[in-house]
Amino acid sequence: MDYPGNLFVVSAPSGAGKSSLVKALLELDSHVQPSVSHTTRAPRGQEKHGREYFFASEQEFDAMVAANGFVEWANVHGRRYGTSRKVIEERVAQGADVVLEIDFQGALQIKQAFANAVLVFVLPPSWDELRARLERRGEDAPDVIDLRLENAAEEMAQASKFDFVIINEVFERALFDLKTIVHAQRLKYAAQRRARAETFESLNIP
Ligand SMILES: Nc1ncnc2c1ncn2[C@@H]1O[C@H](COP(=O)(O)OP(=O)(O)OP(=O)(O)O)[C@@H](O)[C@H]1O
Ligand SMILES: Nc1nc2c(ncn2[C@@H]2O[C@H](COP(=O)(O)O)[C@@H](O)[C@H]2O)c(=O)[nH]1
Repeated sequence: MDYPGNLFVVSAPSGAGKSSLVKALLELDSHVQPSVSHTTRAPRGQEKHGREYFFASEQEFDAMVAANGFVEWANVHGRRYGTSRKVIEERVAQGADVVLEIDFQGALQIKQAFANAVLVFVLPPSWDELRARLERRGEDAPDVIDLRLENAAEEMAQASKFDFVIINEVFERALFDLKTIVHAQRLKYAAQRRARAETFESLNIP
């Protein structure tokens, strides 16, 4: 289905910097809205229910899956994460641009549901730097960091399935790349909608 709003999906191995990039994009561009996912993992640091995530019990998550309440969901690092179908459909139908920070499995499900969604994969500049960022962030226990790094190789192998790949070495440069992708998509769809309106008008189609 063709919606007036654009959907952007940003995926990356844990620690590559996707949350930092998306946060900076949201601060710069008031037309882009974040999507708040549901997860069965416990809150980390200063995270608040409804702000970073809707923290759900396994039973609550099961109930949403059973009610077809997720447009995508996946098991990531041993926990479940999902995006509310209702919220996403309502927002893009109202013309909002929405950015989803989700893993590659969810990204590929989103592309099935929204063919026009733009999938962006963020890579770290090196393996050593990925580990260093996770350690410097200091929010995950060493065994959690090891698990995330173990999964990172499989995740990075999926990058070729995405529309764009950004290497997050110099933060400002990666942010510029992300902003460019957002602007290019808006221009592309604005032009397509104008062209379609002109065709409809010339054919007298209401
Ligand atoms: N270009 C960069 N150079 C150096 N450090 C960076 C860069 N981008 C992000 N970081 C830092 O790396 C750490 C991980 O970044 P962030 O939390 O954004 O990663 P993430 O991909 O969202 O991870 P997760 O999936 O676990 O949430 C943070 O401490 C962040 O400040
Ligand atoms: N498929 C989905 N993946 C999601 C969603 N929300 C977050 N994520 C991904 O999970 C990992 C871990 O996140 P963390 O906050 O625990 O570090 C990361 O790759 C996220 O992108 C979602 O709704 N669906």
